Amino acid sequence: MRVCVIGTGYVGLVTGACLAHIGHDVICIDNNEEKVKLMKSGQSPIFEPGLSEIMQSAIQTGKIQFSSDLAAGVAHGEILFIAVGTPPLPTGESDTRYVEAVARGIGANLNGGYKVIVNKSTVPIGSGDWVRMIVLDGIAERQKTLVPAGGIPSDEVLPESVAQFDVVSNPEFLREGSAVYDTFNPDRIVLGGNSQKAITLMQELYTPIVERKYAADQSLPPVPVLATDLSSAEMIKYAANAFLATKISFINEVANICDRVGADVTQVAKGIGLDSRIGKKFLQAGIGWGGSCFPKDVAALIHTADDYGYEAQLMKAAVSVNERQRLIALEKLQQVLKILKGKTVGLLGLTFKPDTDDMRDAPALNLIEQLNRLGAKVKAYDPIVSQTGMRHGLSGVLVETDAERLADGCDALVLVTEWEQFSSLDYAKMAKLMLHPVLIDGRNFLDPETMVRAGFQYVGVGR
Ligand SMILES: NC(=O)c1ccc[n+]([C@@H]2O[C@H](COP(=O)([O-])OP(=O)(O)OC[C@H]3O[C@@H](n4cnc5c(N)ncnc54)[C@H](O)[C@@H]3O)[C@@H](O)[C@H]2O)c1
Ligand SMILES: O=c1ccn([C@@H]2O[C@H](COP(=O)(O)OP(=O)(O)O[C@H]3O[C@H](CO)[C@@H](O)[C@H](O)[C@H]3O)[C@@H](O)[C@H]2O)c(=O)[nH]1
Repeated sequence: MRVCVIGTGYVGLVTGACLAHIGHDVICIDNNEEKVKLMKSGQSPIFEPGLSEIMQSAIQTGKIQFSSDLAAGVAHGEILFIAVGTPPLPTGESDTRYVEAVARGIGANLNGGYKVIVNKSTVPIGSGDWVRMIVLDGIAERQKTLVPAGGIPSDEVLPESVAQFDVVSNPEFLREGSAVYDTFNPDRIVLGGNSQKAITLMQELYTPIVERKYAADQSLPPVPVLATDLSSAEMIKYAANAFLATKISFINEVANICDRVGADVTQVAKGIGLDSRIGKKFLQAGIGWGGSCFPKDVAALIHTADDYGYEAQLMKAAVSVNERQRLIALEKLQQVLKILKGKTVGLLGLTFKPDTDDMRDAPALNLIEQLNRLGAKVKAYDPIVSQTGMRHGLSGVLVETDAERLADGCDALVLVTEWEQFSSLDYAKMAKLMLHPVLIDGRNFLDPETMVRAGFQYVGVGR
């Protein structure tokens, strides 16, 4: 099928590349010319395991193209994905201006022939109908420009088929760091809409994924496809993220109680996670949830509830537990080192989770800011950020090129991100290079006994 994906960030580029990989003819559109240039040369503007490989093979087979020309994209695609950002406004509300610009642009460029316009971006509930309206506005604006003053009626200028489209909500559940894997191995596909024709085309698009042709385990039963109305599909996305974020806040709260009573949250998580009603995933206690999705999506749902006169108390509590949790490492540093002024703290990891280069709303940012405020010097080593340099606009932190340089002269280390390579560093050597061999394990990632043997004073979260 002919697909156009508008917005080539973590979601759009992965979606476009994966759809091309399974045989569709894809054009990816972005208004950032630099990105388009980079992608045309076969390079991915983001770090995501496996992405460059499938991008490059799709370029070679001619299944994927990149462009900044929206008109060309709209002309090409029978299915048009909107995958631009919906960042948070200071009020917590979702900023939908990029979605609006794209929807208007689609309307202005529709050229006849039925199209399915798919909201892949995470958008406020009700956005499906709103996008339809904006697309129609775009068509109307174009029509106005085509009608000569006092001339023929507009519907004679643009053929009626131009306005033949349906809007579908197809929320995305991929995780950064495993986005390609998640796209080929989804737990479910949600399709919201009120046009059976559009839903059927979307089912056709996803058939190879539904049939697990590209899955790690091809013997699994087909991926469940849930067809809903537009609003329910939009709500599913927010509810899923709010639930997962609340689950993490719950275990973090349990961890804080464990700290006080002398229990070990990693054992507690195992013990409750074995109950199939609870499940073992997303029970990793630590320095809180961050990233480009959980904080903004939970805030947006709270805001929506507020708009309807409902106070989402549980979600607000999940946020407030998280705000405190994101500074738990600071609390622990103060307990051990007492005064932080003049001390040097080394951060192992900066990104909000491993296997990504994304620093959006990363807990490390709060930590750096607060350590600086208290007069501590902050250094960091991150396998990706240390390679890509300071392009993230980080300030108040010296980024080192390896873990041993990081340890050199530090009063304490904080493990912020559980990068796999941090499990096999030469900790004994690192401890010797430090002024005080203190290690705050913000992700309960390392084995406490091994760390003590390496010469560290080890402090976990709730263990
Ligand atoms: N990042 C994730 O893991 C994830 C997962 C699920 C859902 N989502 C949702 O998907 C959406 C996209 O998220 P993301 O992280 O990929 O965003 P991103 O910021 O990484 O990428 C957005 C891209 O859209 C481009 N863009 C903006 N305006 C444009 C326009 N008018 N025309 C063409 N391109 C334009 C930007 O240049 C950028 O490349 C958001 O709504 C987000 O909430 C994200
Ligand atoms: O047990 C856990 C699991 C995660 N986290 C933290 O939670 C945040 C989010 O992690 P994760 O969900 O793995 O990454 P994201 O890429 O943000 O993915 C989430 O957000 C995406 C954007 O909406 C959704 O598509 C995904 O389904 C959803 O998992 C990170 O800071 C993690 O460190 C924990 O602290 N403990």
